[in-house]
Amino acid sequence: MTIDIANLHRRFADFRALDDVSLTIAPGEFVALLGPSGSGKTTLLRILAGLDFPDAGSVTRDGRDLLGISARERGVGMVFQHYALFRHMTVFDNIAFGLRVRPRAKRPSRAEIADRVEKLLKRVQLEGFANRYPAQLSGGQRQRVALARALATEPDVLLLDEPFGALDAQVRIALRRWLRHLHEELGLTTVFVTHDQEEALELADRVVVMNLGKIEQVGTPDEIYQQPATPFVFEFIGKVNKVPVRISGGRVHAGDQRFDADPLDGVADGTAVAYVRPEHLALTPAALESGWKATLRHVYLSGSVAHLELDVPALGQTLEAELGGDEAQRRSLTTGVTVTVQPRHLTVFPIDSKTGKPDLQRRRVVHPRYGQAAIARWR
Ligand SMILES: Nc1ncnc2c1ncn2[C@@H]1O[C@H](COP(=O)(O)OP(=O)(O)OP(=O)(O)O)[C@@H](O)[C@H]1O
Repeated sequence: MTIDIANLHRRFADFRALDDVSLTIAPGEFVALLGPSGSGKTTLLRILAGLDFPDAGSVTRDGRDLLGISARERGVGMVFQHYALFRHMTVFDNIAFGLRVRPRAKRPSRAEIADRVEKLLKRVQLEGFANRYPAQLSGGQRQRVALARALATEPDVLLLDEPFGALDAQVRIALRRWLRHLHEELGLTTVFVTHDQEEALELADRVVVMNLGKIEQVGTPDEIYQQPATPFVFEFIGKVNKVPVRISGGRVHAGDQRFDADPLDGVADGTAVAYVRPEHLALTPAALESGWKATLRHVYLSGSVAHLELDVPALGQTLEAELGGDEAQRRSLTTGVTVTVQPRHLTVFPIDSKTGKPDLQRRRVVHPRYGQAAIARWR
């Protein structure tokens, strides 16, 4: 059961909530839609659910048009952050609701409904809660009831819009692991909206990063983190240093440094923007010739990782580096120490001289080559 989303456009007055969005979701996949507020995630989910309609584009399921099918007939289950349960109904009645409102011919018998609700309560680990009212449940329990209610009609697609958004961090982490197991156990196709990158990277098979109504990148969590395709993805996911550079004669010029770097073939001379993750900056207390000179302005430990804030006069900016806490201690990397900083690799986006914007097509991951002497001393 493949869902094909092709060239979706959705406008609200002058605002483009979805701008030519295309995506294919494979059967059994867990897909996270990740992006900042207003990027179009919920609009896309609502269109999949049949609660909203695009101005242009198509959504098909195994080749059949889905947009012409009513929300009820689509075989999808939905859970929203604020999709309140019916307050005046017990947990049992909330879960049974979707089955009881079916037309008579399709409605299961009372005994069958009772049996299904019992099984669902067991599945969401709320046996014994059938007669409680929503007000008598914790936030996490309520969302599990909402999930059971969504599953009652046996959907094969589950659509979740920040279902754990209102819960505290501990409950959130426990529930998302539980959800991932449930997804696997039931063989569902799940589309999950979140603006929490950790949640998306932990849960999903594939992450769809959205910005301003467009898809910036689709990839596995590893691809999204390790190989961001655009400056937006770099800046939105994880921590990153952004350094303005110049490319000239196949070399990268950054501050007082000039790196010989491969591969810069096909990249014309001009300005560019380079990104490097904190963990990809190599530091040494020695004064090496190649590498930026920096002063350690601040060091703090978070768990086993040391975060280092470096003043780099040649760049006129600070850089953030990361390394193991033990290693930072062993190398006496404390506040005030001067160090040499060498990026292990940089992702470079040349600036298009006509538009003044980063050219995504000419993105290069470059590996600076340092002199042998420098490398030997650094080791
Ligand atoms: N019914 C509507 N009328 C007018 N504008 C709307 C409507 N629904 C959504 N929008 C606008 O479309 C844009 C995308 O909204 P959407 O809810 O899809 O974003 P989102 O990425 O889910 O954001 P959030 O994380 O804040 O929920 C927003 O700027 C929003 O204000």
